Amino acid sequence: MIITNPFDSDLNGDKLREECGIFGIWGAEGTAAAMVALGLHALQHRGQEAAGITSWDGTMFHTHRAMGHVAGNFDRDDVIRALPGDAACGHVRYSTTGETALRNVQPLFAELYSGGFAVSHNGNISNAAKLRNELVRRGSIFQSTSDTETIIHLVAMSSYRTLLDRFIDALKQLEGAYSLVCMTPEGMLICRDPLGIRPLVMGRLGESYIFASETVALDVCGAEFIRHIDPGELVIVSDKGLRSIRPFAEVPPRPCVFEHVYFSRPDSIVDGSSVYSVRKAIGAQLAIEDPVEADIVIPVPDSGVPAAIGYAQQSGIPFELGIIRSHYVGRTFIQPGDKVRHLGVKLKHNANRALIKGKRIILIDDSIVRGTTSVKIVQMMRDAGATEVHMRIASPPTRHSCYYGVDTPERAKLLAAQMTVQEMARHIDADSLAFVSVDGMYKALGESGRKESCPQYCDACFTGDYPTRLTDQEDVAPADQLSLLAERVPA
Ligand SMILES: O=P(O)(O)OC[C@H]1O[C@H](OP(=O)(O)OP(=O)(O)O)[C@H](O)[C@@H]1O
Ligand SMILES: NC(=O)CC[C@H](N)C(=O)O
Ligand code: SF4
Ligand SMILES: [Mg+2]
Repeated sequence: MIITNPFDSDLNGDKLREECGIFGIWGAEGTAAAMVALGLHALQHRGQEAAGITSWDGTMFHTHRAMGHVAGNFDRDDVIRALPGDAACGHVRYSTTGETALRNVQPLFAELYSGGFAVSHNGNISNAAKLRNELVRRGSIFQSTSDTETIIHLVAMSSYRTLLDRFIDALKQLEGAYSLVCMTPEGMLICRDPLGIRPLVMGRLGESYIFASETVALDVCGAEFIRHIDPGELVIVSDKGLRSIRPFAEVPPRPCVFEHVYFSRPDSIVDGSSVYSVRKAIGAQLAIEDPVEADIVIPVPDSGVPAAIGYAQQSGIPFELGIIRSHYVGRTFIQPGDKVRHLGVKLKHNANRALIKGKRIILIDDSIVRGTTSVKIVQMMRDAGATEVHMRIASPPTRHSCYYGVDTPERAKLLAAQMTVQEMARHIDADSLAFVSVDGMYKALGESGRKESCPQYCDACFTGDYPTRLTDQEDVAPADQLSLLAERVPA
């Protein structure tokens, strides 16, 4: 099994990559797979490696999984017609454990003693390697290298009698992050880990219930947003209706703060906050914390835009589109190989020269990971005639890797883990560089600051304060790790 970075060689990536998106619908009167395809399309930004849908027609499960995007794989009538039924779940993947290959594409499915079991998972199980080793020793035969498959085996091996108890028994052995939509003949099981690290929401469309990573997936289906699934909540939907239980001891939640900074779409509501408003508020906070005299504020598209609007409004400095993003270029990080990746960055952004010449500019981006984007953009601004280039970042410095479902480069490749802010400014050739403070980010989220004794969010990639044990990083014997590494498939 390949475990999350920092052991990943990250052959073609230089970003905080996306995570995954999940979607499930129950009671859709024959249109379930089509609705899932729509929902996954709206969640495409969360994972572009692969997509899959499993439907349940009341007698049989049907699955189609493919590498690549939702459009191109699930926009054909014959594909959707081959996924009949009133219930279906789906997944868009960006791998964090297990290589990018069809066998790891979700939903994962198995025939258990209780019948079929399909699972869509967003997050990363931080003790998956340990659990897997134990399961394999007891005779489990794994079909994939994904952490998600451990959930299926734990359900299969549980000695509890009912499927629900087996499922809860499995969940209680997991550490890390998991938002899950599982489909069984008895109904759909939807749950969020006790810390609520990854998001999950519930909506309604007529008589059907919908569950999705983000509210944008409800919007695209014309569904009504009901509420988010609470951290530690398990919802069971069947023909008997909907029921909610809390199988875990209650702990203070720690949802991922990076969902607000970068991952989620700005038109989503995550745990009660508008992502767009939070990003704007972070930008305004940056302007308060790190003002600088300049002529214009320029966002680094796409994700820097709301924070730049906030910075401009707070500072009174005009907001201008000084960088134009081509919409015909895929995301930078999926371009294979170094040469093509660098070309990709140039193809993606271009300077609006007529605007920039002779101006003192403030560039706003949401994050610096390896610094690839910042180095190129600052150079591009200077080439276009900017007289001063100041960079402001709408998150604190990213100094640690994520083990909860986001594929980060290893620590050694995180610019902020290697350099001071001043050294980073020199590295990217900016006249000044500043990041929002950790407390400032919390203020933008409506808090008075970070509660050091009991932080309100997971912010480990900024603070190194991981909210769970990192069992696989700490406990896996070196021999096991060597064999795990040997399994790696080059990108
Ligand atoms: O320091 P780096 O390693 O270059 O990574 C940071 C950049 O990567 C992300 O943008 P990305 O181009 O992935 O996507 P976006 O268009 O959604 O902003 C992020 O918004 C930063 O711009
Ligand atoms: N990014 C994610 O949420 C990935 C889910 C799961 N860990 C996988 O690698 O398939
Ligand atoms: S480490 Fe960072 S990206 Fe990962 S869950 Fe925590 S806040 Fe989110
Ligand atoms: Mg960006």
